[in-house]
Amino acid sequence: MTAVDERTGGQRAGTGSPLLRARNLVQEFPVRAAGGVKGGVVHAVSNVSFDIYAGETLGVVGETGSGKSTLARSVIQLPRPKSGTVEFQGKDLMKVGRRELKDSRRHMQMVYQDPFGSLNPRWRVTELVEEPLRGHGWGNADSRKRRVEELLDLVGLDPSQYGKRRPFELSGGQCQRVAIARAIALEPALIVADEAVSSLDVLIQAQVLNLFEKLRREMNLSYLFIAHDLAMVKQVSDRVAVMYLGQLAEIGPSEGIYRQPLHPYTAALLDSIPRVDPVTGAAHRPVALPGEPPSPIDPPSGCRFRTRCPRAQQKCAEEAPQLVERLPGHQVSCHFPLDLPMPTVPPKPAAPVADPAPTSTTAA
Ligand SMILES: Nc1ncnc2c1ncn2[C@@H]1O[C@H](COP(=O)(O)OP(=O)(O)OP(=O)(O)O)[C@@H](O)[C@H]1O
Repeated sequence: MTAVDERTGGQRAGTGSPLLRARNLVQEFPVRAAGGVKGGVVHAVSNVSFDIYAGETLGVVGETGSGKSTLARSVIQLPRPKSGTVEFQGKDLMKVGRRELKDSRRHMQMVYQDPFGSLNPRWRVTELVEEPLRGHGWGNADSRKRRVEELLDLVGLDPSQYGKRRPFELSGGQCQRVAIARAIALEPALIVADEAVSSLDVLIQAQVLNLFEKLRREMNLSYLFIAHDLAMVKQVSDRVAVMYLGQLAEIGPSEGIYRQPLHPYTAALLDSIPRVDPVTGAAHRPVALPGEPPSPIDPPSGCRFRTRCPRAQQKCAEEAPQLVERLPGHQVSCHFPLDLPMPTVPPKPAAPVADPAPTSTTAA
């Protein structure tokens, strides 16, 4: 067991430097109480660190409100996080000016859940796909036309059939393909996919996931892939980060996280979905996660999961656990992780015994 290495993130036996290196990211939102009285702060992302290597997919899972989208948006600086560092292609995005940030954004693109909402309804498909190229002064009109056709082919949309259509003349899956064509137009190194396939039906989901995989192979793309669907995240990710109430509970190789979760929260998340036991092959009956997540305005002291954790002890209320590596490349933030025996509640101290009355030993 070793403490997380601040230089490497200690998260993967990766070669070379990571494409993206996020350290101690914090994002908070002020909230106003009713009547304009001073409110609190939503601790949406608290001290999150991770790396992503070229050609790698990092999946992010967690319940609603655990901070997945805020983390994704912090990475692409929309808006800039409150503190921390985001090094992308060796450049600290927290320090660069607007022009340099725009330049870096060419190489990191976001694909959102709602493909209709992300496309201008008045534009035709060819205009939509050309727009990022024009915005970054890419080529001339002729070369852009050729590039648009190439991109539409790449995402499986026949330019002659779909090029002139507007978003409302496309299905959800076709719209998402247009959004992906826009995202890859400038040959980015990283795609941040925030629930990018969640609104699509299962068959189309599979097609879009295959497209992501094809682009990963052909363009060596990396993904930060966010989804509620744990089985899907397992399928597409090399590594998985599990978020709870704005923090990383666990991060590690996808296979290891699902086969041997170390954090009680990850285990509870996995228990809450129907699945087949990887060891025995037996069907598992889902068990709902106990309780509700506490408010991110006033998270519990110590370990944020302790109020719902079956293994919680006094230490969990008093001391925030650190992310530590317990298996190769597999880190967990828990005082009593699942690879240790169930902690036993320490016996209550016995009632104080009154000092025995001094006995007089007067000599006879
Ligand atoms: N602009 C904002 N202002 C105030 N609070 C916000 C804002 N954006 C997010 N939050 C809060 O931050 C917390 C994290 O939200 P976030 O959307 O990142 O979670 P999530 O894990 O992506 O949830 P979901 O799976 O439902 O999309 C939530 O409590 C949310 O209400």
